[in-house]
Amino acid sequence: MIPTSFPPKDEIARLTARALLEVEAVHFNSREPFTLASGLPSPTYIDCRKLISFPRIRSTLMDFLAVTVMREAGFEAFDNVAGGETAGIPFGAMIAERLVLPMTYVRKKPKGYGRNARIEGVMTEGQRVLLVEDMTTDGGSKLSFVDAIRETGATCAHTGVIFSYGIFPEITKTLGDHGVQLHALCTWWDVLAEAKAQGHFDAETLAGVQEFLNDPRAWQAARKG
Ligand SMILES: O=P(O)(O)OC[C@H]1O[C@H](OP(=O)(O)OP(=O)(O)O)[C@H](O)[C@@H]1O
Ligand SMILES: O=C(O)c1cc(=O)[nH]c(=O)[nH]1
Repeated sequence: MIPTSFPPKDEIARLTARALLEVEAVHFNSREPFTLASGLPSPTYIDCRKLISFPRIRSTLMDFLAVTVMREAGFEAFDNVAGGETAGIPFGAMIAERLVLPMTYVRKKPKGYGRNARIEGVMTEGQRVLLVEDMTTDGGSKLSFVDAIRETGATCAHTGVIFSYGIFPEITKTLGDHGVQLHALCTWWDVLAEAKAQGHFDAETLAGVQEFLNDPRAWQAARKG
């Protein structure tokens, strides 16, 4: 079913943040930082992959993402939905189902044997493709996925994610210069506000995370090996 009636963007953000906290997808550790896809350290890590194991939550968030993409990009803006390997694939499938569109997925790298493909499923020249991923930090992975989609002759001007870090202002330019618009349900600011409202995490942990969120590049520069 295509969802039609949904809360405003700020309430979607609050409920998504709440769901991420409820499934314990939110990890904070300033003492032993996580390494991200970019290779950079971070005291925060969000594991949206966990959402697939919670049917009520995943269904609600996929309805939210479908309606957000339709509100922001248009109701008839796409011909194909591509999930990004690996975390984006299940969410891509669920969004394709909601938008009643063909589904494909994009590999991070060519398979290396067989057809040596990066795109799996049927994607044809001129199709307008929505790239679906679980989340984005600084957008680096999105550029590669979009390039692989465009190599088929299809277009890709939009990517939809559940979560965006929301602390790297350059992401808008990085994706914008690449002709891609980001659609996200919530950011770290929404999660932090909800974590505080619900009393998740101790004050020291929250203070450490706040320091990173206020100036992530300085935080990373101070900890680069
Ligand atoms: O580069 P960004 O656009 O900021 O997004 C960060 C990427 O990191 C995660 O993937 P990861 O490399 O961990 O692979 P996985 O999906 O196979 O787990 C996530 O699924 C994004 O693709
Ligand atoms: O940038 C990443 O690699 C990344 C960050 C994060 O918080 N969660 C995730 O799955 N990947």
